[in-house]
Amino acid sequence: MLSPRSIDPADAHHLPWWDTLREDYTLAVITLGGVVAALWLAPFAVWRALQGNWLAMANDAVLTVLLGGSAIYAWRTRQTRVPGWIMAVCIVGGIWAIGVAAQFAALFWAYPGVLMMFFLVPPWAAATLGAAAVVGAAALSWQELGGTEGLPFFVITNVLTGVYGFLVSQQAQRRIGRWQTLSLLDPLTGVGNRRLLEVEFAQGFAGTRSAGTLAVIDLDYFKAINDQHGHDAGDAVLRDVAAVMQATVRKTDRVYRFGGEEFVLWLSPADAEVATAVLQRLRQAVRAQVRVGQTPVTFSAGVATHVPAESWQACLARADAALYRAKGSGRDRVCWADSGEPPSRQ
Ligand SMILES: Nc1nc2c(ncn2[C@@H]2O[C@H](COP(=O)(O)OP(=O)(O)OP(=O)(O)O)[C@@H](O)[C@H]2O)c(=O)[nH]1
Repeated sequence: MLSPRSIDPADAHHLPWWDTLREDYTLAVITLGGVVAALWLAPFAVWRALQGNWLAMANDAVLTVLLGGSAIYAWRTRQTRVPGWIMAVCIVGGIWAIGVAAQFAALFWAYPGVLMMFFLVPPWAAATLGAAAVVGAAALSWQELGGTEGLPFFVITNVLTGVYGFLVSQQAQRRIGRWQTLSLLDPLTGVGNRRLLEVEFAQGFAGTRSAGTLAVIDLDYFKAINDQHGHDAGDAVLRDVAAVMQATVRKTDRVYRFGGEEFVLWLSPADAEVATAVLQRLRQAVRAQVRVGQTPVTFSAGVATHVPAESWQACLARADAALYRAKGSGRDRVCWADSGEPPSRQ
């Protein structure tokens, strides 16, 4: 029936690097910072050392290490929050340092710096740090800027760059959020899909909040419903069953459509007595509320209490074996894993 397969929740680890960059714009910007550090700042640090300009050399070397280190950390862990902040602060520090060391160059670096901020840190922080970078660059490169004559142009063009960065980053974030939500929900029933189950179980079972009961629920004779009443009627049954499930369980419980006419229920935390009562209630509710013609819809279920340190795949396999027994012994019933009966209270 079920064929559990393991999945890494950080799926991005398995994507080719160019796809990872396309999926995660913050990682892409951090990578860009790392590339700038390696190809631009590091050679500059060497050049400054050859000139004997130790202060500028130290500055470039520190920036190289911070930017390059952030990029390496982000790639290794796929965590971009802390590297994003480090990079954003480095951009401000770098622009100020350039202003001190090379004056006019700070004016040019302000533009990519302001733009990148909005892809690295929240908008309020990007605006604040961007303003700090622009003020620093203007003050330190006052002559090259053209003084009060050039200042309004410098400020306005940087504000436009920042607004552009804000709009694009917000749009990207919203699209990614919407896409992630859609990819984790079953479009027919609106409950979580198999992928969401895999991600949530992989996370939840690794933590301490793994006490609970897992039920695999499979509608009875569903093929006959499709064959006799049509595929649309079958779809309506699936939608109704999912709705009854969601209405029957508590908010802390989880309902997933694992595939076809199979659902998985995670009752957390629930001892065998509570789980038995919930499944009994669910059986009655589905029987009473979901019908095709005059015939009530029924389901069979296999249930397993999660034992400490057990993987979710193993727990699911035990519940699935119990479901197999429930089907074999006549359907429209709940079978517990291992003994077939709910485990007694310890
Ligand atoms: N309408 C509809 N049918 C689906 C969907 N997904 C799978 N099915 C059908 O579900 C049926 C499952 O059939 P079986 O695996 O034989 O299960 P069953 O008829 O319920 O038999 P038992 O589980 O042994 O009681 C197949 O006919 C699939 O085509 C779906 O999204 N919508």
